[in-house]
Amino acid sequence: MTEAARLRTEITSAHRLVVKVGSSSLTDASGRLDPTRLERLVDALAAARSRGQDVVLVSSGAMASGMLPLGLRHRPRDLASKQAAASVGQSLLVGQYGRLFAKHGLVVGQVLLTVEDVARQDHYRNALRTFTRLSELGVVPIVNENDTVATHEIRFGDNDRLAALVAHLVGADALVLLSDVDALYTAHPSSPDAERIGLVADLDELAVDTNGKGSEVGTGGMETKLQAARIATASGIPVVLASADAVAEALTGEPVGTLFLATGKRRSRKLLWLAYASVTKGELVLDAGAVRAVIDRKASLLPAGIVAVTGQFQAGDPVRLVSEAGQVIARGLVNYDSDELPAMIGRSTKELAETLGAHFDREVVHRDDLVLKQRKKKAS
Ligand SMILES: Nc1ncnc2c1ncn2[C@@H]1O[C@H](COP(=O)(O)OP(=O)(O)O)[C@@H](O)[C@H]1O
Ligand SMILES: N[C@@H](CCC(=O)OP(=O)(O)O)C(=O)O
Repeated sequence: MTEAARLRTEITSAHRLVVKVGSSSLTDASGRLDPTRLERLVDALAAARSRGQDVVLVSSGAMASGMLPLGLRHRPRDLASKQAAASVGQSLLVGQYGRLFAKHGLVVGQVLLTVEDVARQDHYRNALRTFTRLSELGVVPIVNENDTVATHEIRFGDNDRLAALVAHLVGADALVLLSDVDALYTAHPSSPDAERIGLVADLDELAVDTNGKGSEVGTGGMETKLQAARIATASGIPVVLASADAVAEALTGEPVGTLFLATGKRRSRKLLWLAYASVTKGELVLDAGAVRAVIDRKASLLPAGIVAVTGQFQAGDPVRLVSEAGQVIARGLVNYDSDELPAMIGRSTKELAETLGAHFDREVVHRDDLVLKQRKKKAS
């Protein structure tokens, strides 16, 4: 069956959907919130709800919405002005959503997240608890980055990856990315030889040029959408990228836009957090044998295979596993504090059992607490 003839059951059968809409899809040419576009989106989401689907909306547009009331003609460049614009715009944005969803008898709840909220396990659990309760109450969560407190070092900056992480967090069955472009193209859509791509079976096999500039009000362009698609599909969540103007079609399973098939298996939340959201506290440098054992045999990391330790961390913290050439091969949750490891590294399990007693935790990183870094087969 061709992609065009196929109803997108990935979307229609999803119990829970995360839908992300970009700034460019919510504003008019002057950068003002466009009520018609907002209404079209809300109508389609409300229809999905009435079909029994749980919907979480990740909406950009705070900064864009704040520009007009502040008399700004262009998106501000400095961080403080961006934060001020987002502060003014976010309340306007959620106010509009609140009014539009209320017409369908639905209540919205604002959820503002920072990188910390998904990077720290305790914050992650807090966010999950809130989403769970909102879902039980039938509320439509409207998520955005907490722009007013996010600084350069701790920003997602774009909402595409945030949406993919939220999709994991809430256990979504599909992720829909709505933008101002109708699909993924082999090159910037303005390029004469750009070809539309309807289906991506494996992102690792994809060769597209995403360097072309995005919209005036958007952030990240196509590259961050592909990153989001990679995060989601690699752990079992299919993704549709479509024009926000075709939101109704996208949500009813029409073959609009680009479908990215799920390639990986669903992973536990802990491993997803470890792979994509955690901030590592240090590095374990592995010899060549340990690199092979971890990658090829999916083995746990033992002290004997470690040649160096850097950074300050405590047992339970996420760390990077790197080769002697400095290539990151995995992330894992370490079982020892950084100051315990120097006395252990390079020593065999037998030797350590003699010194530390037979009951020492023999793995430095257990295989169940380890995620290998994904490797691109081709550069995109
Ligand atoms: N290969 C490509 N295929 C499609 N769009 C692309 C590509 N490369 C760059 N783009 C640009 O990415 C834009 C979407 O990104 P962005 O402006 O950040 O949107 P949003 O506000 O929806 O997040 C498109 O409008 C398009 O101009
Ligand atoms: N948090 C920002 C979103 C950043 C942004 O513009 O993202 P996007 O439009 O999704 O590329 C805002 O609400 O303005």
